[in-house]
Amino acid sequence: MDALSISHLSHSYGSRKALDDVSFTVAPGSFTVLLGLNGAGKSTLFSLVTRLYAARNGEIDIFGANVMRDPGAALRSLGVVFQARTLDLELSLIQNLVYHAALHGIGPLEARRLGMAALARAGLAERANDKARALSGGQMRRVEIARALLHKPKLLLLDEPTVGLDIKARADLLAHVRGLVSDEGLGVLWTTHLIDEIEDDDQVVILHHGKALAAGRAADIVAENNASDIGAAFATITGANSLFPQAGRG
Ligand SMILES: Nc1ncnc2c1ncn2[C@@H]1O[C@H](COP(=O)(O)OP(=O)(O)OP(=O)(O)O)[C@@H](O)[C@H]1O
Repeated sequence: MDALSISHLSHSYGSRKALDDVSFTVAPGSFTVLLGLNGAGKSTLFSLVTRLYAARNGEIDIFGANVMRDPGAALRSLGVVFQARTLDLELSLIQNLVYHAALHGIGPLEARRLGMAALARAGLAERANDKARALSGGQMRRVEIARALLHKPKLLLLDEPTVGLDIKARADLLAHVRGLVSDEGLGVLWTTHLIDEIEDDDQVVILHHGKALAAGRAADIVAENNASDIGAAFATITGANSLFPQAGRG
């Protein structure tokens, strides 16, 4: 069973089509990259998967549960880290986690236990009582990931998680999330416009102007397009000639 299955998904804002008949899957325990330039439709896709918007055209299933027809079961298996920062900066790390757990109906003692375990996994156990404000950008992202994993979902979505981080923090965050995939079997959908975040064995979905133009193992996409690397393959597939491995917003 797929961790995430997107089938013939379309979405329009008025007359502007943001997603056009998009289909792809994320396998359990896989690191899948959703690669697209700004405006490709990545955030719209996230909004549909998380039910911020209702999907009227197409199907979204999370571990076999349909997001529209069985949202409780579908969303239980899902953790999400949105692009915008969402920690309460005036609360401590553990308070941020405990309050979030309460929203999921987890009692305070269990929430504290889960929260401390999550912080330990993020390498931030000794910072538990520091205010979120005191953290670096990369550390804040790790706390947001820890929070998104509190209810033990098997699929984690991250919307451009490295935006605004420096090169070292980007690499550390990527390594942390890859570790969750290899050590804990988490399925991850990682969106980015930065090709240097992609490794040969990653699954890649290329989203461009609302269309999924290619999907498969990165190295296979490169070979199929007689390209030198995934950036060149992206240029061939999309006809876009500028995709630079730059930090921050492109
Ligand atoms: N609320 C909205 N109303 C109208 N148009 C929108 C809205 N949100 C997004 N769009 C348009 O839909 C298209 C896809 O946008 P979307 O934000 O999903 O792309 P993205 O790949 O996430 O880009 P970014 O990384 O810049 O957020 C764009 O053309 C965008 O201008």
